[in-house]
Amino acid sequence: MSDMSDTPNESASNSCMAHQLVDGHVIDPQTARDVGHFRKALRQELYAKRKAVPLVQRQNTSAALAEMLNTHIGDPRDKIIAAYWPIRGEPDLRNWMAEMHVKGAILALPTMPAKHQPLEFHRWTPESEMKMGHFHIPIPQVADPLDPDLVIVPLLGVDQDQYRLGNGGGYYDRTLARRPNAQTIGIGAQFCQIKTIFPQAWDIRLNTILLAP
Ligand SMILES: Nc1nc2c(c(=O)[nH]1)N(C=O)[C@@H](CNc1ccc(C(=O)N[C@@H](CCC(=O)O)C(=O)O)cc1)CN2
Ligand SMILES: Nc1ncnc2c1ncn2[C@@H]1O[C@H](COP(=O)(O)OP(=O)(O)OP(=O)(O)O)[C@@H](O)[C@H]1O
Repeated sequence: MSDMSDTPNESASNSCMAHQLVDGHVIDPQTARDVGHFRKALRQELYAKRKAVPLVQRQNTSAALAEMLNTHIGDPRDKIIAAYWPIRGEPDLRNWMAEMHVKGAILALPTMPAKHQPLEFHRWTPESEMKMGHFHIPIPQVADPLDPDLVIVPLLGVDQDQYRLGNGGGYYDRTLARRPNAQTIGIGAQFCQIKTIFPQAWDIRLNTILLAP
């Protein structure tokens, strides 16, 4: 049947379909549903753990990660580094981003051009005017897309094989699938460690994981 061709279909709306396609990967819909439920429960646990961390400890985590990133990255001059604007108790790298800017790095922040589409990365400097983006995440007011050498990814969870659990939109996976040359660094705290996310075909492993002690 022509409407059962290999058009990407995330909702598997046709009841005859024994599979669905996610970004060209054949996925068993029942497995995708089970994994979705499992991850949802895991996210709630991890959000609760993160919320329970006192502010001072969170600040220590951010400072420790800044040091670890400096050691890992070395000379940042002319490197295009994508970081993020912290939400929901994620480590706050904004001071570190400003320091990187002074040291000659080119910084970028993720933006969401549309729902269920890959992220873009736009230039940020400490002087950048910001505006509110989707999910109430601030983004640079002026659009200036960049192709990052390094992408720093906030971890909600991370498993033993360096697969990340995020906020559940699949945005980083979609994005990194299209940027195979970007080096990826997942950052978080020790309590982010989980055994497995039951990785699926769409999940992208991170190159490096840095966890604050
Ligand atoms: N600081 C920061 N910025 C970021 C990300 C991030 O993880 N951290 N992103 C990384 O992707 C993008 C935003 N991604 C998001 C994805 C989902 C939800 C969210 O609220 N999701 C729903 C549940 C979705 C579901 O389970 O189907 C929710 O929590 O209610 C928020 C942000 C871009 N910017
Ligand atoms: N490359 C992709 N193309 C299309 N859909 C995708 C892709 N990657 C993930 N998804 C879909 O996004 C949904 C959430 O994926 P997942 O559980 O991996 O989110 P996450 O990595 O925790 O989220 P985020 O990256 O936004 O923080 C799943 O339904 C998945 O099928």
